[in-house]
Amino acid sequence: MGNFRINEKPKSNGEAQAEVPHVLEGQSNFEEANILKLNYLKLVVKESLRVHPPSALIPRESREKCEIYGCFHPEKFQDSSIHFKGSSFEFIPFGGGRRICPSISFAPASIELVLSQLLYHFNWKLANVIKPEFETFGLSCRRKNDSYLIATPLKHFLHERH
Ligand code: HEM
Repeated sequence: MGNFRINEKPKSNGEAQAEVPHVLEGQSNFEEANILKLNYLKLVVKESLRVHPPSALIPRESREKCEIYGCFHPEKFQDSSIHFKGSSFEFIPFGGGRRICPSISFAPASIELVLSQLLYHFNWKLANVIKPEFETFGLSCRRKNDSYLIATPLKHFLHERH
């Protein structure tokens, strides 16, 4: 993980949300060209795939609590050559080689599309019920405990509905 920027202070949680209307410049237009400009959101998706790879294949569990290069620190991917296309072997959420996931382009694009719309239309906060983060193992890894979030619609969302 040599070229990760690990000493940089994480930006605020609202960074990914703030970026969306800025990139859309007042239009609620989620075209591919706009999604491509959501740089911070892409870092968040990468970091989520690092912390919670949905397809862990061979399950492993650490015996002790530990923190590897920060718990949630999307900036580590900024200006880093590490990518998930299968040749950065320390980060292969989609696998690599001949059997690499055929959805390697489709899956991140769909995550970015959905996530950017959720951030554009709602403010999000965690409900008070915070359970420890554990995962189940299987064909895909899911949360063991549900995550409770409170979504507050933003003004333009309510306006567009009426
Ligand atoms: C974030 C979402 C996803 C992740 C992280 C992911 C990850 C993976 C991984 C790690 C593998 C094994 C690759 C290897 O053996 O080297 C795989 C295989 C595969 N994935 Fe995905 N996947 C995702 C979404 C999808 C979606 C949406 C589809 C279908 C629409 C899909 C279809 C497949 C198929 C068919 C294979 C088997 C490929 C083969 O063995 O030749 N994946 N995926």
